[in-house]
Amino acid sequence: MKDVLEDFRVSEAPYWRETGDEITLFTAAWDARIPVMLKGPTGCGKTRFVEHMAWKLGRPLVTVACNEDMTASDLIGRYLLDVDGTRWQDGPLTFAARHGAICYLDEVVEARQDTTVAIHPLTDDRRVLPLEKKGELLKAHDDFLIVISYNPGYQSLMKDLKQSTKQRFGAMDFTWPGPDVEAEIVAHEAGVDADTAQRLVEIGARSRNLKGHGLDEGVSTRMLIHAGRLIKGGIAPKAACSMALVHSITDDPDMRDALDAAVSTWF
Ligand SMILES: Nc1ncnc2c1ncn2[C@@H]1O[C@H](COP(=O)(O)OP(=O)(O)OP(=O)(O)O)[C@@H](O)[C@H]1O
Repeated sequence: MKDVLEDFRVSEAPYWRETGDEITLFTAAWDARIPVMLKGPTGCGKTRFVEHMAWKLGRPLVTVACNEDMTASDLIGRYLLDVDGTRWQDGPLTFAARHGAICYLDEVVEARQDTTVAIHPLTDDRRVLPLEKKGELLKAHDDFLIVISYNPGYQSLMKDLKQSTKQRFGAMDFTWPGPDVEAEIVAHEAGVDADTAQRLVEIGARSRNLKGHGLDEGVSTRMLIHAGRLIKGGIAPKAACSMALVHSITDDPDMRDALDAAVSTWF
């Protein structure tokens, strides 16, 4: 019989450079089946970390990119009409709860609140999911765990998680790693030498100082890796930084000048 989880297994170890006690903490949360909230800016490694932990714990991973159009049915499931009549199709959350996967809801705050509330019964000691349309009360598999990601920087009063949602999770703060570690990550992921990686990281650090002074967010590790990959591909460092860092992060001419100056300092 086909393993229904086959497509969701993480077969090769996703590279993860440990930066603190995040692996120990996540493992303890997993052992206690405490849902986990990963907090941090875009591109700082939250998704990669979940992939790594799913691999390490030998659990399949079901990832859902949340958005404002997402309804509870998109997560839970719905009846579909086909040639044989109607047939129930589990949504990704139900699928993960039924079969025992880690369900990663990326940017959960983007989803409408009625959608977010759907995870409540799964994230307290009931560990159940009512499938009202189907008339089923699904008891979550012992190996099921919900992980959500959340970027506190983007939240407003209008768009934030309810306390009743937040308080169901253990939270882990993700931030930019120290410069040496970040350079190690950039060198590994982009395939550039240590010196180039270090320079890119310095530019990243400068940009992060501009956060709140014209930039909404500093350059992420992901962007530094993109710049590194362009350099690795033969693009001159300044042009690579211009494309991967400066032009993508801002349209403001003054901010672009400030970032270009940082690039010129290092390349
Ligand atoms: N500690 C780390 N070890 C290994 N790779 C890392 C680490 N931190 C960041 N990265 C790298 O940063 C890249 C971006 O991270 P990732 O896609 O996980 O970000 P994210 O925080 O999930 O962003 P978003 O919120 O936009 O989904 C990854 O592809 C990975 O290469």
